[in-house]
Amino acid sequence: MSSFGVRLASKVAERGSLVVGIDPHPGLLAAWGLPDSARGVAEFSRIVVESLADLVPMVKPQSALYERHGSQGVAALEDTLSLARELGVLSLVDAKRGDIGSTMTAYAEAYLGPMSSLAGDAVTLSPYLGFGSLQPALEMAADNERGVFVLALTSNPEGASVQHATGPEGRSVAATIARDVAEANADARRRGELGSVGMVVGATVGDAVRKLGIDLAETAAPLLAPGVGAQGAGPDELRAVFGLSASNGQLLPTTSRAILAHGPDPAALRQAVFDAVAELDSLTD
Ligand SMILES: O=C(O)c1cc(=O)[nH]c(=O)n1[C@@H]1O[C@H](COP(=O)(O)O)[C@@H](O)[C@H]1O
Repeated sequence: MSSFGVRLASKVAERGSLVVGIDPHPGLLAAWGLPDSARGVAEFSRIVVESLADLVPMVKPQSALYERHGSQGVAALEDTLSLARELGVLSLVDAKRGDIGSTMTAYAEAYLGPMSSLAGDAVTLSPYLGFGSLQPALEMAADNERGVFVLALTSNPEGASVQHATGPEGRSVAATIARDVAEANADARRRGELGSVGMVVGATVGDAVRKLGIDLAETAAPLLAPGVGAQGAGPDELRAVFGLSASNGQLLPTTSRAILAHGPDPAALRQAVFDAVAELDSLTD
């Protein structure tokens, strides 16, 4: 195998950059004629993965929507990850974990450990206990050729109150996270590769990247951009956030409900992805 960043870059080169989130909300389960249960969530996820595994570089199951069904829901998440692996699509477990270092080690084992059934190819992490507290996860990811995506500028309007706040040295929290991500990816950057430590930068954050003086190219990070579709962002908003770097191979727009609303017919799900990709292609026009 090779590093997560290299594997991701090669999938993106083959299939484009749109990541589809698997968010089995109760309303979607009902619309698909499925029960709001672990069995419903498992069936929903199977249909999404089987329909899209050859079309998109990575799927992103939202852990909370499995956890709400207890241990059987978590088992459905494990089955989803194993099906994704079998069908050759990368998986990013959206669990947004973060804790003190000693506890982080346990989360790292759960989501990035070599033998863990809950480990996909990558996991989302929250750095708000301090970026350094994520170190056990960064190490576990590197040891197992897996990746992490660290929240920096989230797509929700409440995020700015923490992420734009300025520390004593005059740098914003988000810019400090970007600096730490750049340091973690320094070796990959020197090799001219995409790093395995990704960053989440919402498609809805407007001019925050520029305003906070963040150099996204410098981070060498894959940039997960949620907020596309149901949260209102499209190509114009992505262009406003990422500018020309939109086409430099780092950007991974991600959308969940806007695609999932077209299920459960596999052909309709695939068409929704084709349509979303065509719309996003206007970014590079
Ligand atoms: O890490 C994420 O994926 C994430 C970060 C963020 O800043 N905003 C955000 O919406 N997300 C996740 O992305 C998905 C967005 O879903 P839709 O709004 O349906 O496209 C949800 O699973 C969110 O939890």
